[in-house]
This record gives sequence, C-alpha cells and structure tokens, in this order.
Amino acid sequence: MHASIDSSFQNFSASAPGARFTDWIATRAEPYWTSATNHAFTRAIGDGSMPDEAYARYLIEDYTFITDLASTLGYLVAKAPNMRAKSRLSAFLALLTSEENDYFLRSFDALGVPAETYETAAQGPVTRAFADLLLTSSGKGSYAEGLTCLLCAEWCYLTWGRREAQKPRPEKFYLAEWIDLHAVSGFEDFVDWIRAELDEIGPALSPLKQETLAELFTRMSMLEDAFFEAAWTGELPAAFDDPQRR
Ligand SMILES: Cc1ncc(C[n+]2csc(CCO)c2C)c(N)n1
Repeated sequence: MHASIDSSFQNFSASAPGARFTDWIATRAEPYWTSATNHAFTRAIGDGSMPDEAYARYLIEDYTFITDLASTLGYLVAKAPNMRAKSRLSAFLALLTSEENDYFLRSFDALGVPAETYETAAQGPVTRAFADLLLTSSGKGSYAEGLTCLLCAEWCYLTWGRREAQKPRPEKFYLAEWIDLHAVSGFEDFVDWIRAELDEIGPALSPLKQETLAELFTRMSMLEDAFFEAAWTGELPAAFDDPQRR
C-alpha cells in the first residue's frame, strides 16, 4: 500500500475507532510536534535556567509574531461560520491585544530591552516564514486551514505550559508568568474549543483536503521548533541559513 494512503485519517480512525481528527494531524506532524513541544527552550523556561540573552531574543521575535497573530485572528473572525465561533475567536483576540501586550512590555522593561528595539525589530527569517504561513492560510485559505495553523501554535504552548506548570515556578516573573499564561483553564478551554471545531469539520472533508490540513499542521510544527531553536542558540536553523544573505 502507498504510504500516503496508509497515513490517511480514514486509516487512522479505522485502527482507533472514535479517534479525534486533531490527534491524527498531531500524529502526522511527528517528529516535529514532539520536538517543538519538548524543546530545550521550553524546559529552560520551567527550571529557571533560561539565559536572559536568549529570552530577550525570543520575546523580541515573539512580539513581532503576536502582531501578525492578531491579524490572523481578524481573518478568522471574518471567516467563522457562526456567532459562537466569532465570539470565541474575538475574545481571544481581545486577550492577545490587552493582558498579553502588557506582559511583553513589563518583561522588556525588566530585561532592559528599549521600546525602540522591540517596536522597530525586523522579523527574522523563521518568524517571517511562520507569520506568512498563518496569514496566508487564514487570509486566503479556508476557515479550517486557518484554524489548523492556529491550533498548532496554541496547542503547542498548552502542551509545554501544562508540563512546566507541574513544578514550582522559577523566580523571574517573566518566566513564571509565561508558564501561568499557558497553563490557565481559560487557555485550555480555548484550545479544547479549537480542537472540537476541527474534530467536527475535519472528518467530513475530502481526503485531499484532510491531507492539506495535516501538511499545514506539520509545517507549523516545524516552524514552532525552528522558532525555539533560533532563540535558544542565537543562530538560524540550517534550513533558514541562506548563505547569500550573509
Ligand atoms: C511562536 C509562537 N507560537 C505560539 C505562541 C502561542 N501563543 C501566541 S498568543 C497566545 C495566547 C496567550 O498567550 C499563545 C499561547 C507564541 N506566543 N509564539
């Protein structure tokens, strides 16, 4: 049998009846999904061993990413098929542009990153590829495509956040709060809601469209991993290191 038929959702749900569509896309995204959710960067947030230099580098990139994520949510609010979905997505957008923004500003201040730096920072190549994929999928793709990208970004953070929240918090507030932000029940409910939405839409799609969603989730997982890697090492992962740009 051809590998792509073997790894179809149909085959996955035949071997595990009642299996969730979103479990299938995460399984398809291996080894990147595990690599992203277990990245050394995420463990260093939890055990307090994070160097300030790496965390500042990460927050500066993430701040540019969050801006594009807010635009992505705007597209998804527009594409959501009913008021309940619009309400969920717009509540998340409100959180992103208020409390979360405040977290970034307080952390930049504590880390000594001047406003001029984080307000004018150019996106690095990993973040650019990442933001492009989110914006294109949600702006030009279907609701399901945009939601799949959003799910990867949020579920990844819920996964490592829940794991790190099981131990005492590190001393530095910007590390402790970054864990709390991703381990609270409201955030878990939101990720559960995205999963439920896709678990309903996904199984009814054609195998070709299901495949598109699995590929999108895989590419997103790769980029989440590369994003942590770039912040952690201060160097671009090989796939992004274009010698012509040096
Ligand atoms: C590269 C990158 N990927 C995903 C997230 C996750 N995320 C983005 S906004 C938000 C809402 C509440 O914090 C969460 C969890 C991130 N920050 N950076």
